[in-house]
This record gives sequence, structure tokens and C-alpha cells, in this order.
Amino acid sequence: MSAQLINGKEIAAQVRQQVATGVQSRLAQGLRAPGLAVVLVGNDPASKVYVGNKRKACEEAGIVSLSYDLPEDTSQQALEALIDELNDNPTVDGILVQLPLPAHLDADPILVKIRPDKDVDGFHPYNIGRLMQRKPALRPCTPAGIITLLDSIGTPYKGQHAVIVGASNIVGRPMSMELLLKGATTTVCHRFTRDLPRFVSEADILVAAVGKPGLIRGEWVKPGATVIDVGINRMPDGTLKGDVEFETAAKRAAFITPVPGGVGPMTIATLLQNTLYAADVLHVDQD
Ligand SMILES: Nc1nc2c(c(=O)[nH]1)N[C@@H](CN(C=O)c1ccc(C(=O)N[C@@H](CCC(=O)O)C(=O)O)cc1)CN2
Repeated sequence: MSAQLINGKEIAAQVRQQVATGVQSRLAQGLRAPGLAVVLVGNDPASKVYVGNKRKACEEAGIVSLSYDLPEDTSQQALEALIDELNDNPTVDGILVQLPLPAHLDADPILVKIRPDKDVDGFHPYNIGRLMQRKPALRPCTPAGIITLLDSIGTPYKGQHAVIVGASNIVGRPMSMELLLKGATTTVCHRFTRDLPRFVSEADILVAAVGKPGLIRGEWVKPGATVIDVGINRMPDGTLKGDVEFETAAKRAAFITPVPGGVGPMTIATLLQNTLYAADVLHVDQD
């Protein structure tokens, strides 16, 4: 391996420490601790792990985590009623509905119902619009966390070709906007893209977010590229594998994120940052 590893776990720990300091400073001023409502519907095992990690991270940073674990057969109406209640609760700065929801539920009306100033996932059309206008408020956690990682290695964005593989609402599309705002020339590849290897081989910054283990072959990677692997694919033997063929990609790249321990921890650290931001900046009248 010649690439330098980007240690997401370590950088996430630094971000979480900064958030903890911010929370302490609120308490020292006599302000209340920020509150995050974490809503989990159903029994998806991966979602349970992520939600558990989010709640633990909140506690460690001094953020009050309010847990709402709802049964698999929760109705659309009941979930929307809970969002109304949380929107009106002055001790709640952030509301997070863990995705994916069970198949009978429609996520879009639920995400739109979350008050934009409590939308710490940054998925509400208002927050996406703010990002598009270069006036970000609450930014989607995974793309914003990736920018923190790229900043940490001094990425010279301007004029670089950033190629994002995957066009999801959670990662690919907001990621392309984050990188565009940084001055990169961005290309988004998706399932209809012809000749994926050609685009990958032209990427100075490559972000892979498709959820297909090893889809991106190491030999496609441009020598000296920065490779960010968002894929967290659980293999039959229980191990986690990224979307990028790690060993071969690491021989060509200058920087690469591991899976696990790369992007995933940054998603949670950025969620805490967003929650503190919502409490400090967006809800100053609620203390
Ligand atoms: N409401 C949301 N739902 C989902 C989001 C999101 O940002 N908001 N993103 C993903 C899942 N996700 C956060 O919820 C998430 C995924 C992975 C990790 C993480 O720390 N992964 C570890 C490995 C953990 C493991 O053992 O599985 C790592 O990569 O090191 C954190 C958050 C979909 N849903």
C-alpha cells in the first residue's frame, strides 16, 4: 500500500470532542444541553447499530438523546403525529428519523414534516435548497463529514475533477454540491452511466457511494487520487467491505479511507455538530 490512510475514527473523535466542548460552554452560560430526538421504526439490524451508536455519541458529548423506538407496523399517521409533537417540543433541537423506513411507510412526507431548523440530517428540501444556493444551514451529515475529512488532508479542491459514483439523496447528490461549492469540477456517475472505468480513471477525488462491494476496481483509480469509500457492505462472513477494491486501490491512490473506520464515524460526528449548531444558532430563543 502506498496511499496514506484517512483515519475517520480519529478525526471523528476530534470533532466529537469539539462538540463536547461547545456543549460545556453552553452549560457554563446557564443554557440547557442540546436535545436530539432519534426515531427508529422497526427491527432493521444495521439501523439498530447506527442508532445505538448515535445515542451513545450524544451521551458522550453531553447532548440529551431522546429515544423513540417504534414497532415495525407503525402507521404513517402515527409517525407523522410524533414528528408534530417533536417539532413543538422546545427541548428538542434536532429530529432524526433513521432510514430506511419499513416498506409500507413513505419517507418523503415524513422528512418534509420535520421543521427545517430541527432537520439535523439536512434532508429537508429547505436545507437542500440552502446548500444549492451556497448558503448552507443544516448540511447532510455524510457529505459534510467527507468535506471535513478532505479538509483534514489539505485537499486543493479548485480545478480538481471530483467524480461521485452514486446519486442518492443522502450522499451522492448533496456530495456533488459540496464539492462544486469547494471549486471542484464534478461528475456524478449512476446506474445509467456508460463506461464507469473511464470516469473513475479521470478522478482526482473519487467518492464511491453505491452499496456494491468492490464495484470500483483498484486498477481504475488514477495514480495520486484521493479515494473516499462510503460503502458499508456486510459480507456473509460478518466482515464489512467498501465499494472500492481496497488493496489494489491503495497501491495507486495518494489518500484512501478504510471501511470500517473511514466515512461512517464522520456521519455520526457531523450529526452532533449539526445538533449543537441547531441549539446554538437556530434556537437561541428556546433556552
Ligand atoms: N436518518 C439517516 N439515516 C441514514 C443515514 C443518515 O445519515 N441519516 N446514513 C446511513 C447510515 N448511517 C447513519 O445513520 C451510518 C452508517 C454507518 C456508520 C458507521 O459508523 N459505520 C461504521 C461501521 C459500523 C458497523 O459495524 O456497522 C464504520 O464505517 O466504521 C454510521 C452511521 C443510512 N441511514
